Amino acid sequence: MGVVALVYDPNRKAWSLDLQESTTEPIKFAKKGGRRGPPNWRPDINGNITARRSVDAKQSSDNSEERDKINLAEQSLLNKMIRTSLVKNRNQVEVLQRDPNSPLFSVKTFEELRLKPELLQGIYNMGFNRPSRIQESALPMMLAKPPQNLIAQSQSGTGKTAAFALAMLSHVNPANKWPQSLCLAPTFELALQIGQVIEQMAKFYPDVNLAYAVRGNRVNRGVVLEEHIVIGTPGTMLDWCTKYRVIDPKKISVFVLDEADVMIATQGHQDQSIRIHRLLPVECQMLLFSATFEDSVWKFAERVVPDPNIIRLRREEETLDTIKQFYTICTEKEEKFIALCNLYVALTIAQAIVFCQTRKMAMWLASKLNEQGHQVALLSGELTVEQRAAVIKRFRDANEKVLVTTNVCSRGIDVEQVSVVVNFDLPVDLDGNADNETYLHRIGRSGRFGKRGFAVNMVDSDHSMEVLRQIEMHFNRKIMKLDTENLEEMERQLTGQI
Ligand SMILES: Nc1ncnc2c1ncn2[C@@H]1O[C@H](COP(=O)(O)OP(=O)(O)OP(=O)(O)O)[C@@H](O)[C@H]1O
Repeated sequence: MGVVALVYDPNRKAWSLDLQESTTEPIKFAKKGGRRGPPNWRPDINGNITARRSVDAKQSSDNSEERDKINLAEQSLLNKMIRTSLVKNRNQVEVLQRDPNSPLFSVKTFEELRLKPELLQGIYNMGFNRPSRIQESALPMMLAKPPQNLIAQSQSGTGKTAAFALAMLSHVNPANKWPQSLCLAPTFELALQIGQVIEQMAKFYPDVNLAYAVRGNRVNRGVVLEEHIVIGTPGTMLDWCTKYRVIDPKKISVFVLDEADVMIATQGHQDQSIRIHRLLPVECQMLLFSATFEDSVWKFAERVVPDPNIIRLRREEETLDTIKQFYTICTEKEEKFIALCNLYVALTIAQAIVFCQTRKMAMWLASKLNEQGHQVALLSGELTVEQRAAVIKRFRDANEKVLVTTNVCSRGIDVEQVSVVVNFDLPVDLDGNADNETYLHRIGRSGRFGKRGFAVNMVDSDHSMEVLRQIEMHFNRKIMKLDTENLEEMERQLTGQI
């Protein structure tokens, strides 16, 4: 299907929205009997439905001077859309059992879980050969009898969704034609992504049906749903349980709360989730997932998950150890642009990401580079999540060697070929001080998996020199001045000549 993407028109010297070949998987709703697709969504001619625009183009273009704000739910959706496999993580899983005396089970194969053959077939059909790190420990707990409660922390892409999808599917009894498992997600689009995983996993288990409790999906008041699994957002799910009474909460045996950190960042979601939780029977299995666990998330988790087992898979630490850092002095953006053009050979030996502070700057830079005949990709906040996913996919496939962006993608995209990161603007917080965390996220991706990476910082004022010094002090790493000699060394290293 087609998606709209930002492309540069050299004749008009402008970026415009254009229809391109889609490179992302569209969200599909199975037409199998009983599966309740989201409402009011007009599928395209192929029957595909894509997530809606979250930002209005006009509104966002007015904000181009602003920094791009990172929206957690959008970031999470983007991660899901661009992910095609598990992320690499060498950290060990930490398990804290509710009963420390009970034996700790972990599995190395899906067979050990004694799953229904239809589900095992579904898993293999998805290309999963063996459980992921977190699944090794989480699945035996989730599938245990009697059921155990679980709080799990791990970063995106480690296999959480697949794990709880399997738990929900394993626990339903298809002969009972009423909802038995509920799953709450922070947004409409995230709920649909989860549904897609369940649909895929249940491909050979057609007796199990799925409903989406999302805005606008109409139900008949008082007529209990026949679907076994309901996925939705907290507000609609609460309405379906209380106002419309199409779900009998007392008959729910598994309750999943996904992305708790994103959930509590959304006004009203925490309260609605707690109200749903109160309606459930005490023996209902509670499973809660979150990528981060600051105090507020932890307090919320403790309220909804009594007597939990806890599993943590630590995020792989980002490090500057394998990255050579440089700076170059320029007085204004035009000079920075010239410096960037001088660096261009080095940038395109592998792949490079160039970070700007505002959308306007990113757009200006990408246009200037295009005018010079350099084909670059532009990724910034005015794009919809699908468009961003398409841009990242093209960059990953090396259709473009240079990606110009704002902070919208400083986390999340793993492009192994990226070996140079350029800070066209140094990252600063709202007070103008060095934003060390963002610096690490930006630069940390150029030296991944032990590979050597390079970072080039463009310093354009006394203030940005001061910011650079703050960064140096914070990480206790020298940032060297880039001169032609360094540039040659950089090119030699990038081409593997030394
Ligand atoms: N055991 C497995 N073997 C191979 N691939 C897997 C396995 N489990 C999950 N995957 C795949 O890895 C990717 C990430 O899995 P999943 O979506 O379950 O992770 P997640 O932690 O929920 O991340 P996110 O929140 O971003 O979706 C998906 O493409 C999924 O199909």
